[in-house]
Amino acid sequence: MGRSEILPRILFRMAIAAGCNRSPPAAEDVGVDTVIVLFNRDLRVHDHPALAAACQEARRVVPFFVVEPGLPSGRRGGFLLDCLTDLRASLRRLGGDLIVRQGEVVAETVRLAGELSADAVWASADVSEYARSREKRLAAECKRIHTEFRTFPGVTVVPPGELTPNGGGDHYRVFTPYWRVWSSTRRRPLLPAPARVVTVPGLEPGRIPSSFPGMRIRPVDGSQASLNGHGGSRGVPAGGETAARERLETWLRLCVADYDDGHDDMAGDRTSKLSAYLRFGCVSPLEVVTRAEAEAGGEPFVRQLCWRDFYHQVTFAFPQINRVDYRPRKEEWREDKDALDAWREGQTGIPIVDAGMRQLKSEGWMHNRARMIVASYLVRHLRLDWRAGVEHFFDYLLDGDIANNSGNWQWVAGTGNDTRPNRVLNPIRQAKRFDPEGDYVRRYVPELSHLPDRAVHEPWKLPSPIKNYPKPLTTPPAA
Ligand SMILES: Cc1cc2nc3c(=O)[nH]c(=O)nc-3n(C[C@H](O)[C@H](O)[C@H](O)COP(=O)(O)OP(=O)(O)OC[C@H]3O[C@@H](n4cnc5c(N)ncnc54)[C@H](O)[C@@H]3O)c2cc1C
Repeated sequence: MGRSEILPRILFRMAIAAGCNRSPPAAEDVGVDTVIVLFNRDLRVHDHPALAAACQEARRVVPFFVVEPGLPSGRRGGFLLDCLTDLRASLRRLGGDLIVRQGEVVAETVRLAGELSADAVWASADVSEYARSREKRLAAECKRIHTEFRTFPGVTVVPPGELTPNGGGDHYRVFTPYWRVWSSTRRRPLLPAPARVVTVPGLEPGRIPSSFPGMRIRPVDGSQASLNGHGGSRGVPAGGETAARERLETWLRLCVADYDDGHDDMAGDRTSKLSAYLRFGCVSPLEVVTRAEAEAGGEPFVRQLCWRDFYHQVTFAFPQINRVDYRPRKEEWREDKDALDAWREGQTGIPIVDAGMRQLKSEGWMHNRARMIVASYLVRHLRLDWRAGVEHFFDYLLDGDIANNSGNWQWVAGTGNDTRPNRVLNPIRQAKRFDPEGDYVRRYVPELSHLPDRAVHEPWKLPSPIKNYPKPLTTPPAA
């Protein structure tokens, strides 16, 4: 290989390594024969550091996904299937394919590496306890068969663990100082989709299943769903990078400038709805941030994406975040199955809470303000354990992810990263402030759809009870 070919490769690898957990390679080990790129929560071809590096450095690249028994069922499963189908189509357009096998990730990857005598397995680093134990097992198994295993950035904007507080500690515990440092940190460059994916010829691609066990039918064909503020949020969106990129384009062109004023307007539904795409990595968070920063008024939106990075770095440092109090709590939680069921079903008798819980069930998504209100109601008013909330959200949210879900639940429960851990949200006051006309409640609680604005948030004040709508489960707080 001539000097003129080696130099750009080295520069490219240095750029990748800027966010990677390995130092740049020496010139003599540039260039490998076969690299398996193991996909997981990074289902895209644009700005995918592991895929980009493999296409740059390897003679043959084998994009790979393992359908595991524990993969999300329900709507999240349907969304994932869309993502895989779309990723396969993109890779095929680039000359490659997505090889899909069923089984356990580590065993199947090692098996494929053995079959192909692959030089390396490359993947995007993730943060959850399960993902990290899988990375560890993969590293050990790859070592055993003399195959390199390496992780790359790509799941967050700034790799977790990269920013640490001046005063010591392995992660930031408070958001604002993290945001300050995060905003001014130099980032790796954005990477285009590879021009070509040259793969191993004749490999059996494997079938993308048509459903996962326990998968529920989606109520509305997501391809019809339009961007919020431009037709409402009903229906489940189509998964995949193509849909994600369309949504991002529309969002940046039409809506981001309005985000600061509109993001808490529950009925107006004026947030990006990018969360499920970010959850599955259909779009790179670095690309979303970089492009939003270039738009007038983009900063408040970028700040929310920093919250995502924040909880990912907390999870990286505290991987048991979905099970264990981050900040230990002394009091016991109550146990009350009936109250928990009423909360889950949107039958608490507090309209704003019921509206949020019913939106979750019908759409697989809930407005952020509603998430805060229903979570606060569960832990502060019903005094039930936040873990029950995490579990229910995780079952239904398309964007359900361990770091964001558990981090936010613990924040609301006062066991997490809130600097005011005793904060209680009054659901009635919140409702009047963020759904002043009651449209959000009327949309999701049809029993109340006939009520005028002033009554919809406090139906118990009406002279006669509402047919088919429960009395409040707890004494409603004064507005
Ligand atoms: C109790 C509770 C549970 C939550 N569970 C999840 C979850 O499982 N998955 C998830 O992605 N978000 C979760 N969130 C955060 C937030 O509600 C969603 O990210 C947001 O509503 C998604 O809609 P959007 O894409 O339109 O957001 P936008 O307002 O458009 O924000 C853009 C992106 O920023 C990120 N973001 C925004 N707010 C937060 C936040 N508070 N914490 C972390 N990241 C944020 C998301 O990736 C989001 O897609 C939770 C919040 C609460 C209060």
